[in-house]
Amino acid sequence: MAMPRVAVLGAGSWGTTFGKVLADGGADVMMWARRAEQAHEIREGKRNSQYLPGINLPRNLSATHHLAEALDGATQVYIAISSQALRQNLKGVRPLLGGSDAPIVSLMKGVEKKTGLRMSQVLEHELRCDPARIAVASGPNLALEIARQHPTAAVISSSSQETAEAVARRARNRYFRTFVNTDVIGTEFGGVLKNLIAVAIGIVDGVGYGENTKASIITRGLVEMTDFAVAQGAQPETLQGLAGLGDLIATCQSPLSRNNTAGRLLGQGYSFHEVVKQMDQTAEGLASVAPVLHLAREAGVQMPIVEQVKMVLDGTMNPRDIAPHLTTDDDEPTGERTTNESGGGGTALRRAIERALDQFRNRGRGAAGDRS
Ligand SMILES: NC(=O)c1ccc[n+]([C@@H]2O[C@H](COP(=O)([O-])OP(=O)(O)OC[C@H]3O[C@@H](n4cnc5c(N)ncnc54)[C@H](O)[C@@H]3O)[C@@H](O)[C@H]2O)c1
Ligand SMILES: O=P(O)(O)OC[C@H](O)CO
Repeated sequence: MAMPRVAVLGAGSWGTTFGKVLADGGADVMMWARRAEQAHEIREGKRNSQYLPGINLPRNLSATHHLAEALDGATQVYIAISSQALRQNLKGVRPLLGGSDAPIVSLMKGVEKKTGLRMSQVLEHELRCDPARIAVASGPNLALEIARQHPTAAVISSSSQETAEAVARRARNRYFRTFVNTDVIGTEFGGVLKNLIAVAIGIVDGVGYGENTKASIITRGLVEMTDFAVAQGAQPETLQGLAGLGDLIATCQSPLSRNNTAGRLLGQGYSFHEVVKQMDQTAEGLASVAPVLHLAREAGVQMPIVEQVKMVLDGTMNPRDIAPHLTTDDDEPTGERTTNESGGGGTALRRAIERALDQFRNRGRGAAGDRS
C-alpha cells in the first residue's frame, strides 16, 4: 500500500524533526527548505547538519526547495517557519493549494509582531481557508530530544475535532504520542507565553540567582499565562496541560531552549542586539513580548513577569534588579490564585463572560472562529 504523502514547510530545527516524526509514523514526507543546498543535504545525505547535528533522517523523508514540488499531492501540510516570516512565505503557498482540502497544521509558537495575531489566524487570513481545516501542534517538544527519539507527548488542537483527530493519527509514532483538544486559543497561547517565562528564567539564571527564584517565576508565570489566555478566550485547563505547564517546565529547564538561552545571555549582561546576533536559530519570545503585552493591556490583564522581561530587553532594567514574582499590583498582600479563580470580579473572568455573552447575542451572524 502506498504511504500517505505529507508536506512539511520549513527545514529548520523543528520542521526537520517533525518531518522525522511523521516519516517514522509511516508517512511519505516531502520537506520544503529555503536553501537549495540544505534541501540537497536532506534529500541525498539524509542529514540536516546545521540544525540537527548527528541525526540520521529516515529514507521516506525527502526535501526540495521548490514549494510546488513539496505541496504536490500532500494530504496534510505542516508549517514550521519563524513566526515573523510566516505571512510572506504564505503568499507563495496559497496559489499552490488549489482545490486541496488538506489540513494545514501550524507547528509554530509565536505571535505576529505587527498584528498580534496567532499563527493559526495568519494561516486563516492568508490562505483564506475554513478554520476547521487548520490545526496547531504544541507541547513540551524540544526538537533535538525528539530527533533523538526520547519519548514525548504533544497536543493537536483544531476547532474541528475531526481535523484534530486526523492530524493526531498521522503525527504519532512509537516515541511521539499526540493528544487532541478543540481549544486552539489556549493551545497556541500556551506555546507563545511559556517562551516569555523561559526568557525570564534565562535572565535570572544568567544573573546567578538560584532555584527559589526560578520556581517562584515558573509558578507565578503559569498564573500570568492562564490569566492572559483565559482573557483571550482559552479554557483554563488547557494551560494546566501539555501545551501550558508541560511546555513551561521543559522550556524553563532545558539549555536546549533558545528562549532560555537568549534570556541567559541577557542576564549575563549582553544587550538585546548582541543576543540577536549570537542566536542562529529562532527565539520566538523576543518578538512576542511587545504584542503580548499590548493584548494584555487591552484585556486588562496584569503580566508583571512579562513586563520586566520587556524592560530588560529594552535596556531599561538591570537584569540584577529583576524580581517579577515579587511585584504586586498595589503592594497590598494578595491571594496566590488567578484573578479568574479568585471570585470578586476578576477582570479576566469578567471579560470572558462578556465575550461569551457577545457571542451568544451574535449567534448566526458571524463564525466564532477557532473557539472550542
Ligand atoms: N526547535 C524546537 O525545539 C521547536 C519546538 C516546537 C516548536 N517550535 C517552533 O517552530 C517554529 C520554527 O522554529 P525552528 O526551531 O524550526 O526554527 P529554526 O530557526 O530552526 O528554523 C526556522 C525556519 O524558518 C525558515 N524561514 C523561512 N523564511 C524565513 C525568513 N524570512 N526568515 C527566517 N526564517 C525563515 C528557515 O529557513 C528555517 O527553516 C518556531 O515558531 C518555534 O517556536 C520549535
Ligand atoms: O527552543 P525554544 O525555546 O524555542 O523551545 C522549543 C520548544 O518550544 C519547546 O517545547
